[in-house]
Amino acid sequence: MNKKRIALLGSTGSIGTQALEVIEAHPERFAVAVLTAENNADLLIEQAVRFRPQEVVIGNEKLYHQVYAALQPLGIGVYAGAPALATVVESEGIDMVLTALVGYSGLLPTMHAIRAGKPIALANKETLVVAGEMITALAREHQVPIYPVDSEHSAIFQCLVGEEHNPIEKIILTASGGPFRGKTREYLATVTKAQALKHPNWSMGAKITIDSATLMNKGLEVIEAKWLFDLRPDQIDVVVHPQSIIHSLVQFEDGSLKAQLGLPDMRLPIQYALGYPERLPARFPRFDFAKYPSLTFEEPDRQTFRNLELAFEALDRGGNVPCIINAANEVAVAAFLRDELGFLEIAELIETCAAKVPYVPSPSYHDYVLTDQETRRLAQELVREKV
Ligand SMILES: NC(=O)C1=CN([C@@H]2O[C@H](COP(=O)(O)OP(=O)(O)OC[C@H]3O[C@@H](n4cnc5c(N)ncnc54)[C@H](OP(=O)(O)O)[C@@H]3O)[C@@H](O)[C@H]2O)C=CC1
Ligand SMILES: CC(=O)[C@@H](O)[C@H](O)COP(=O)(O)O
Ligand SMILES: [Mn+2]
Repeated sequence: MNKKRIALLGSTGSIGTQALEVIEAHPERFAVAVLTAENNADLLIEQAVRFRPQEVVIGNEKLYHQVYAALQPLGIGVYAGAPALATVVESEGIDMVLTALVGYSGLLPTMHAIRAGKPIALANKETLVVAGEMITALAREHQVPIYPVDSEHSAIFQCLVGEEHNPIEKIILTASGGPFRGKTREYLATVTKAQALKHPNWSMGAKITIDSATLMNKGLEVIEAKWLFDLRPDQIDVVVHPQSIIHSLVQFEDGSLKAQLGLPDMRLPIQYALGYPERLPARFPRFDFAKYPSLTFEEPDRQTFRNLELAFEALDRGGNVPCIINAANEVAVAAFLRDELGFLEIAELIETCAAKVPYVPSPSYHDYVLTDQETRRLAQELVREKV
């Protein structure tokens, strides 16, 4: 059997490194065609020496010479900068592109990959949040499948296998509730980044970990689900499930619910997306019911964790509003991580941006670029006013 050659965008991150574990465990099935990083040149070099891709891209151009000096003698093509990241996915020697970049940076490479006809394994949810309508239309036009990697969306995707002719009544996305589940606004006003970075169940990159703490991660996932599964907003529910064992559920028109369960381990959804439609053998730790005597559920507190409400509102308004809240959130989270913004101010900043940045009902790619730029400018101004 031919090996599937994977372009792994964001190989030095949480998803990227776990994807390499999956690939390494199945050398007969997968090979690495491309690796990319933004700043972590040392790890990129180490990965490239081990996995021998055809090409690597280092986003930060200042690090080009370091990476070139290490990898060019091995016959590996070395490129730098965002334009190279966007075009490297077009190469003939690529069978699938795994987008594990963080934030808006995932959008352009994904567009190039789809236009080049490459199947997408999508971890970078922000791509669908920013431009879900455009990306899904492009994927349909080029007949390119998008396989979800995000654990909730992988769960739903797995529940839908064999149900192609059965309409979905609704989906239920599970949320851990994050480290501040049950806390009041008074408490949240004083929390630190160290507290917010302690996710109860998952070890992930800093940006998504803060998003989980504010519930923006669930808001982004609501929008991601809308585009992946072609749903109306009223077909998407969120339930807090603090144990993160049920990864999400689908309810069909007969009332039956299907769920996918397992220990919180991203290697499973990554492997499922890379290997679809096969379930490849894996030695990931198995779930033991005896160790989880109670799986519990509660309503999300959308007033205290306002970001979830803002994401539903963005989905209802449509157009460029999800792009606005994404850009504002990226700026706000980065400022929170620099101790320049309080936890509750993240949602305040997003709400202000959503009210002030001009609305575009049917955005083109150019409109998304302008919206992202304009929102970042306004959001940075708002951060400066706070400091
Ligand atoms: N981690 C998880 O368990 C999950 C993550 N996701 C989603 O997957 C995506 C990746 O998350 P995660 O792995 O946690 O993130 P990380 O921060 O751990 O990794 C991000 C990766 O992208 C690279 N990168 C960062 N900024 C840029 C940029 N501007 N341009 C190009 N590359 C960049 C980083 O390079 P460098 O290391 O050099 O900085 C790194 O390789 C996110 O969209 C997240 O929401 C979804 C579900 C679960
Ligand atoms: C692993 C994964 O998919 C994350 O998106 C995770 O779901 C975050 O947990 P929260 O439910 O706390 O947002
Ligand atoms: Mn998720």
